[in-house]
Formats: sequence, C-alpha cells, structure tokens
Amino acid sequence: MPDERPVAIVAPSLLSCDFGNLGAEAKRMLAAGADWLHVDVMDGHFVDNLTLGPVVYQGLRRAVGDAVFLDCHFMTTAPSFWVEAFARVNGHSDQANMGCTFHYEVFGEDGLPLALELCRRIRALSARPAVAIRPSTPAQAVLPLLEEAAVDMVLVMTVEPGHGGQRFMPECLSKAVFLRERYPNLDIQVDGGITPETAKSAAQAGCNVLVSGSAIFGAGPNASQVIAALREAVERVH
Ligand SMILES: O=C(CO)[C@@H](O)[C@H](O)COP(=O)(O)O
Repeated sequence: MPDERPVAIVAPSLLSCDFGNLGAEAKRMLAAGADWLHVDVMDGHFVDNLTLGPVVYQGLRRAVGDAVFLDCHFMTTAPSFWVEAFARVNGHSDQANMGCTFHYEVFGEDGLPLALELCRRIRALSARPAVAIRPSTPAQAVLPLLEEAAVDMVLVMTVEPGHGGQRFMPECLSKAVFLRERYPNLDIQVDGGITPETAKSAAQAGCNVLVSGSAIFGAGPNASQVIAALREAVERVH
C-alpha cells in the first residue's frame, strides 16, 4: 500500500444511539476512541426516515464542544438549504469541524454546476465537502467533482440509505477500489453494515473512513473494543 494512503478514521453513527441521551452517548463514543461522530440527517423525502434538524444538532455541538468533528451526512433532497441551516446555528462563522456530505443523486449528471456551487459554499463556511453515492450509483459519477477537487471525501454507501442495522452489500466495494486506484490520497468513507469483519474487506478495497452504527452501539460497554478493531482493520492494510 502506498505511504500516502490517508489515515484510519472511525466514526460511530449516532443513528444507533439512545437519542434520549444524545449528548451523553456522543461523549461516550469519544471516550471510547471515536475520531469523528457521524450525524445522519434524514428529511423524510430523500429517504423514508426522519432524524434530526439544526436545533438538535446545536444541542449536540454544545454537548461535545467545538473541537469535535461532526460528520454530517445529509440524506435530504435540499442539501444546500440544510447545510446553511446547520451552519447558521453555530454562528455561520468557522465550521472547521463540520463535515457536509451530500448525495450525488440529488443533483445527477445535469446538476453538476449546482453540486459544484454547493461544494464552494461548504468550503466558504470552512466546512469539509464530501459526496455520497447510493448502492446503485456508479463511482464514475463522482469523477467530475474529484477532477475539480470539489470534495475531500467520497462516501460509498454499502446499504440503501435510511436505516441502521441493514445487511452489508459487498458488491459496492468495487467502487472503492475504482476510486482508490485513481485517488491514493482521497478519504474514502464506507457506511452500512460495517462490523470488525466487514471492515476488513472494506479496508482492503481502499476505504479508510469507517462509519458504524449498530456494531458499535450494540456492543454496549465494549464499544471501545469494536472501535479499536475497526481502526486496526484499516491500519493492517495501510
Ligand atoms: O447512513 C446510514 C443509514 O442510512 C448509516 O450511518 C447507518 O446508521 C449505519 O448503521 P449500521 O449499518 O452500521 O447499523
């Protein structure tokens, strides 16, 4: 593996946490060794589930402090609107510790100028732009965004977005292989059915940012062991 491969990052998905104790759950994940916290923003339109909006996000930010990277995955039909709304609750200034991942499918091929505009806006907020692809979307679709260096990360979904606890789709990993061959420095994130076992094949395919919900939260007091095992899966192929 080339030395320039990006570092391992483990991001527990708060979708699987006890939302009645969101702040405490977030802090528990950080104490257990999480690098980022993955925040699934679902609008009930792009996916058939509804999670949290800017008000709850603001509470989460207050609970964990400004230094923690909140990796927001916008599963929404209007990502530009929600990115602005989330940034605004933090004073619309420096969002250096906010990741903004939008779905390619919202814009499609014809919407490339709008996707590029959103990426520029995310960078103007000092946040980190990323693009996600559903299982049916080919990796080639995001090449125009990568050629423009518009995004810092591609999220390869290994389940249909919308719900935690689904079966991992190994066939999606060929997209990570395709992207890693062309972009050795790119952060490639994988999300959906990630366990210490599936993380091995994800890491071998080139993924270095692992999102995991039910495997980590389902481990209860042993969450730190699962987080360590996920990190090790990536580091072993580094
Ligand atoms: O974005 C999503 C689901 O749409 C994910 O972040 C899930 O929350 C991952 O959960 P597990 O598959 O790991 O249980």
